Amino acid sequence: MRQFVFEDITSEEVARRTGVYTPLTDSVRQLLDAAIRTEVDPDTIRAAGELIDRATAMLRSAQTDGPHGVRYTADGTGMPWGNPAIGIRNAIAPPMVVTRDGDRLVADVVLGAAYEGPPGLVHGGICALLLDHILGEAASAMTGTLTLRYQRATPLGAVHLEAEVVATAGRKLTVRGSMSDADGITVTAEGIFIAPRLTMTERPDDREGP
Ligand SMILES: CCCCC/C=C\C/C=C\C/C=C\C/C=C\CCCC(=O)SCCNC(=O)CCNC(=O)[C@H](O)C(C)(C)COP(=O)(O)OP(=O)(O)OC[C@H]1O[C@@H](n2cnc3c(N)ncnc32)[C@H](O)[C@@H]1OP(=O)(O)O
Repeated sequence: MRQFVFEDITSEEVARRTGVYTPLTDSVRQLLDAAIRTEVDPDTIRAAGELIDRATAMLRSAQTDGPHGVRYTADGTGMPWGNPAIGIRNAIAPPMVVTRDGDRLVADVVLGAAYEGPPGLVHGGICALLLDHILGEAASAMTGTLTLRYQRATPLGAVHLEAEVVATAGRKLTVRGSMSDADGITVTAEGIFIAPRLTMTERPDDREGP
């Protein structure tokens, strides 16, 4: 497994970078939604595509070779910014903002057109992604086995997620969670998560190759 990457920056620098990247990712999210829903004529679509390609070239003029990586600062602040569930630099991520409520982790997310599976409904894989992530974060461990029960279709719109560790046996944690809409639970999840033998934060020089 590639290691978590230590980055020696202050919390002020993390906040500054967050302020720089968040609006960009929000713009890309708007772009995703607009690309799905636009009804403009083909010439306008082509012109918009050219503008987007120019913006992409601007961004690519300096970029990392591989993925963003999961970076951590000295005070333990995480920067999983490329993560497809919570990453503030990943427009695929809603993003899900996870907070702690007692023993549980919770999140409220609005899922729009980019997450549609059956008509008007959330794609089952998106439910799995978000549940896998929040259960994984509750355990701070790797997903071993994840079981989902889709009890009722989840309409696009506002959803609530929860996750809680219910049992621990050595490195093995059992986590339960759910996704719900305003009318109640739509998906329940139970997973066995395995804490890695090594979870130390590594310095960049110690980073393993792919
Ligand atoms: C380090 C991860 C931290 C995650 C924190 C999450 C969020 C934090 C916020 C920021 C984001 C940062 C990064 C994380 C991002 C997303 C997290 C979401 C979760 C994921 O997206 S994560 C990717 C998908 N996930 C995989 O890609 C796993 C591939 N796989 C393996 O990496 C190994 O396969 C592993 C590690 C699972 C086990 O390997 P191992 O060698 O450590 O285990 P070992 O054989 O020693 O078994 C020890 C005991 O676990 C039992 N056991 C073993 N395997 C099992 C299984 N599959 N199911 C049920 N039980 C299992 C045995 O039966 C034994 O049990 P017993 O002791 O009772 O006999």
